[in-house]
Amino acid sequence: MANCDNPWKKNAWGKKEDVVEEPVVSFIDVMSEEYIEDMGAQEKLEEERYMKQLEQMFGDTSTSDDQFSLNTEGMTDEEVAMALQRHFDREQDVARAVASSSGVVHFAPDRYLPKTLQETDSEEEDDDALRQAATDLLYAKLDAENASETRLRPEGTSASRTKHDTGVSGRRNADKTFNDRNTLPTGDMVGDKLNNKVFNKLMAFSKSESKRQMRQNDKEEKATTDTSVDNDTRLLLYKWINQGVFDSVDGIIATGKESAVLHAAQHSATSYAIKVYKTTLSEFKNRSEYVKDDFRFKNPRGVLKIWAEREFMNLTRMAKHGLPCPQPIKVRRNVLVMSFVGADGLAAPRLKNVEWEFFTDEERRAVFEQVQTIMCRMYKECLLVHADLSEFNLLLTPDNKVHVIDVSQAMDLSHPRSLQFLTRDIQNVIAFFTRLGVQNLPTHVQLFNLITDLEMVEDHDLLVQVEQFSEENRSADLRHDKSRPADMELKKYSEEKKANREPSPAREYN
Ligand SMILES: Nc1ncnc2c1ncn2[C@@H]1O[C@H](COP(=O)(O)OP(=O)(O)OP(=O)(O)O)[C@@H](O)[C@H]1O
Repeated sequence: MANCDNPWKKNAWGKKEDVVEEPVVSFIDVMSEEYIEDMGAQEKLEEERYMKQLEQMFGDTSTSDDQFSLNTEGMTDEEVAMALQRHFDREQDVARAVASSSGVVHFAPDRYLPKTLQETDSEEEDDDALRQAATDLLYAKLDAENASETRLRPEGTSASRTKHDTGVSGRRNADKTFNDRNTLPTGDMVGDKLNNKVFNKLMAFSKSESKRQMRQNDKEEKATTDTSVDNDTRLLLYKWINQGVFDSVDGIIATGKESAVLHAAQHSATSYAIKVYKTTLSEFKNRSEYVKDDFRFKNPRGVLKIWAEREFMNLTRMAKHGLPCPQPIKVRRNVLVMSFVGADGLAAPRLKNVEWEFFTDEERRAVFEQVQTIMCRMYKECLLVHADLSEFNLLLTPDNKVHVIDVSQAMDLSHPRSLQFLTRDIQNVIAFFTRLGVQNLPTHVQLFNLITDLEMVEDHDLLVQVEQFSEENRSADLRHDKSRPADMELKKYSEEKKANREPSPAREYN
């Protein structure tokens, strides 16, 4: 219990009693020169003592690094390995001894590894090394060029270079152009120079080009191109699939000037044709012969939607009167679904593509008569003129039945120029069947009179007579819309759409 007498005296701070305490030196002593000299002498003594100790252990330890190097000539691999191991052990012992006396370890086994092993044999790192070597070479070349330029610089105060120096700015321009600022792909052009004018032009072009590309991407998202449909249309098709209108859309039937026509099927039994109107304005410009005069269509994109609806309305009118045409199924925005004209998933060919050599004269004549009947019925029963009728818009099914398609531009008889369009349709049809060699075709005037029940005469040009007739017989109402035929057409279209609209389910609650 000796410690109990005064526990604080011997081990007040938990220190071990056998720890050798550093001698307490006063600050004045530390600052004194004498003390510093003493310390220096003491360190020297300690060093000498330590060297002696090493000599006793290993002999002469003043061995330089060079002495460690091996002469491996004539040695087998095993001998080299053993020699290396010996050197390694020896240096490790020395290092340990030094460490035990000084507390510092200098241990570097890397230097004993054969050179080839230090380098990795992985291909990646080889590549890195190669790349590095190539880059070094390139920059060495550039440095050399720069150096030669430097040598050429005039001496004296005028030799100082500013950022306005053509060489400096040229190089900086090139660096900006080819490395960071530029969004255009330029390739690797390190070290070239660009003068300010070219640089500014390039930057301006790069800016406008990136803007243009952004616009282009946006357009592509929205546009219906030749072989694909835009995202909105795709969504609409998915919606119709979900609603069970059809269960698959499996390919393109044809791509026309103004649309892409896709094939859809329901339970692999019923086929549909989906006509997706192109939404690019260039196509639109081509198609519209009379809407172009209509100043209300400030935004032509809005008009594009009308074509699908117009075709749907005209098909509805024609189908109602039993004309041979696709049955309209659905319409939304620029997409129209109609029945498919063809057999076994194969679209019926257009009259233009029919292999007529396999048709007899009578059969050809029968085809003409069907076309003639279609024209008459369209006019008399549906009060429509096709306005783009030709061998391209008449399909022939395997049972030799003619179907009329592409009626988006078909117009109501009240259109002030409907008779002129009818005249053009007649010319197209007669020209085609004349080429086919069909005998005893009616003249233009005869067919015109047959369709319209008007009495045009043979010895005058049909179109001149039609112009005159339209002028004389324009009603007071039509005269009002004289300069804007599309106004009238649209009015008619809107009336018809209103009449066909199903009663709103909300009506009874209002
Ligand atoms: N209901 C349909 N059934 C089968 N094929 C169809 C149908 N509708 C259109 N097609 C095919 O798609 C093609 C293009 O259709 P349509 O003529 O209506 O489009 P378009 O863009 O007006 O073409 P174009 O400018 O060449 O007249 C037609 O020639 C026809 O081969």
